[in-house]
Amino acid sequence: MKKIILLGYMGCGKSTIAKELSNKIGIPFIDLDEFIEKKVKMAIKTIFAEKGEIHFRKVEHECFVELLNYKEPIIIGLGGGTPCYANNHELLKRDDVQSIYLKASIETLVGRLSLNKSNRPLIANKNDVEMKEFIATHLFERSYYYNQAQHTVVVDQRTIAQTVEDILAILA
Ligand SMILES: Nc1ncnc2c1ncn2[C@@H]1O[C@H](COP(=O)(O)OP(=O)(O)O)[C@@H](O)[C@H]1O
Ligand SMILES: O=C(O)C1=C[C@@H](OP(=O)(O)O)[C@@H](O)[C@H](O)C1
Ligand SMILES: [Mg+2]
Repeated sequence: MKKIILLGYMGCGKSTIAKELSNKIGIPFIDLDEFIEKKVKMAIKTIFAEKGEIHFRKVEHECFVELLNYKEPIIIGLGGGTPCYANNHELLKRDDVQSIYLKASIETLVGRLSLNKSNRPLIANKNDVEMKEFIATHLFERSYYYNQAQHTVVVDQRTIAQTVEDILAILA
């Protein structure tokens, strides 16, 4: 059984969908951000504030590789930036993984993130107008890396349950 990796921009639903998928198929789910927080014993926003983003990216890469080396099947929910640093995007193409890009439009992302930004240091201090501009540029820059995934699932106008079904169809 290959490891299942969910990736995509902040707010596309990686953590939410991975949890539901895990419940549905009985394969354990590990959220990379939570794994990092437990390992470093600091919240993501504190790591960014006290150690800086470059340090976070180094730890993020090490933790991603550690999870990929697990022997048992797992579902891994990445952070939004994970594929865009180190050689992480190359790791999405490995034979022993199934990587799935949860693709969301700018409108979907702004809608979800405006309700939910305080723990996301890259956008925590932006108002809705600034956030829309930031996401538009940032998503464009990151799309190259997200498109390295083996599969893409469009999540706009889909419920959590529908997206889980879309993923199951790909895995079948
Ligand atoms: N159809 C949907 N699919 C996934 N998430 C949704 C959906 N509708 C609303 N949400 C909300 O959007 C947010 C997605 O956040 P999260 O799962 O943390 O994303 P990520 O881990 O990709 O940053 C959650 O608050 C979730 O409840
Ligand atoms: O896009 C990013 O660079 C980040 C996304 C976050 O994860 P989510 O995508 O789960 O919010 C978290 O890893 C950190 O705040 C940086
Ligand atoms: Mg997440």
